Amino acid sequence: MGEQPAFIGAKVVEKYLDFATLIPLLERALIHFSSGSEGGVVQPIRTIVPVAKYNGFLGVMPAYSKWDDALTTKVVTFYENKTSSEIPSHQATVLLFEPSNGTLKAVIDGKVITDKRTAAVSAIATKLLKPLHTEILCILGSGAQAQSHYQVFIQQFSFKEVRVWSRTREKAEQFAKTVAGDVHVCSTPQEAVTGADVIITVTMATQPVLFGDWVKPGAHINAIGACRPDWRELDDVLMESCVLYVDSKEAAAKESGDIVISKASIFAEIGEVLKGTKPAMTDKTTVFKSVGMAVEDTVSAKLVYDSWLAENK
Ligand SMILES: NC(=O)C1=CN([C@@H]2O[C@H](COP(=O)(O)OP(=O)(O)OC[C@H]3O[C@@H](n4cnc5c(N)ncnc54)[C@H](O)[C@@H]3O)[C@@H](O)[C@H]2O)C=CC1
Ligand SMILES: O=C(O)C1=NCCCC1
Repeated sequence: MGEQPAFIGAKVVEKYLDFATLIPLLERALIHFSSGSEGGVVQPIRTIVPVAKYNGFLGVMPAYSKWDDALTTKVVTFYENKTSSEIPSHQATVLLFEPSNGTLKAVIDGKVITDKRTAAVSAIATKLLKPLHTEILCILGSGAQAQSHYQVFIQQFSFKEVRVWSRTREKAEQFAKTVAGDVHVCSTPQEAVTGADVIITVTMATQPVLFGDWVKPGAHINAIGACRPDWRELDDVLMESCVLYVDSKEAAAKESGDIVISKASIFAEIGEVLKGTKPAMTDKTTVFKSVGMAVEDTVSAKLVYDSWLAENK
């Protein structure tokens, strides 16, 4: 028998996954992903198993990155209308394998990885696509992704005002209390969005919560939810009038109702903008539609494992 795999829990992942280290690794992974076979990323479309009886889904997200020589699969569950506030709506585990022989090296908490890598990729997109002058940041939603997005956006940008809206005012107020800086709690999504330069939608909505008529021309939107073909966060007006960027063209066109239902055409992958093969249209209203990619988990898990190994040899 070989060695047992390492078990790396959420606290340890939190310790090693700092945004400053993670962002350049993710930028490189996005470029590799958008470089076809040359980039050496093998990432099939994820498998999603609906658990209809409980309004839940199980997703399996494998990827290999030749550049990083890292092989992982994430198993993620996400449940609508969760029954207990103690249990997060999204839970995940990342399995890290030795690519040369297939041995399982580590079982890593995937919740912190999912929260942080998603927010870090939104920050990457925002750096590329935001208008020249940005004063107001607006967050629609107040859950786990709202928290991680707030953390990285406050670290990477400087906004004069941050606004939050959530379905229940109490949750928005709770969010405002738990984060480090000043956050203005809004009573309606329209109030939160009006005049905002950067907007983040991080909800479990299945119908639009953000309407094009409310959006300041030239604003940049990171649309993180609506990861099912019949779920939406953004309305047709916005989808039809924006310049649309995605993480993966193939996955976004198949998985997100924001694209499937509106039939909006995709302008570019964010990796293509990073490579310089597609422009960043910063003078236009831009949407970054994120569905989440397995290779983002691969590079994050490798960073955690390598850091852990260096301290536990
Ligand atoms: N693009 C990506 O890579 C990833 C996307 N996601 C997606 O991001 C979204 C947020 O995820 P978490 O923050 O982890 O979830 P969460 O459960 O922690 O927070 C969800 C938020 O959405 C709100 N919400 C729920 N139903 C709503 C509705 N009908 N209308 C308006 N607001 C509603 C809740 O009040 C809460 O503020 C989800 O859609 C999730 O699937 C999550 C992980 C990765
Ligand atoms: O990329 C991910 O991880 C997820 N994306 C959409 C919702 C489930 C988790």
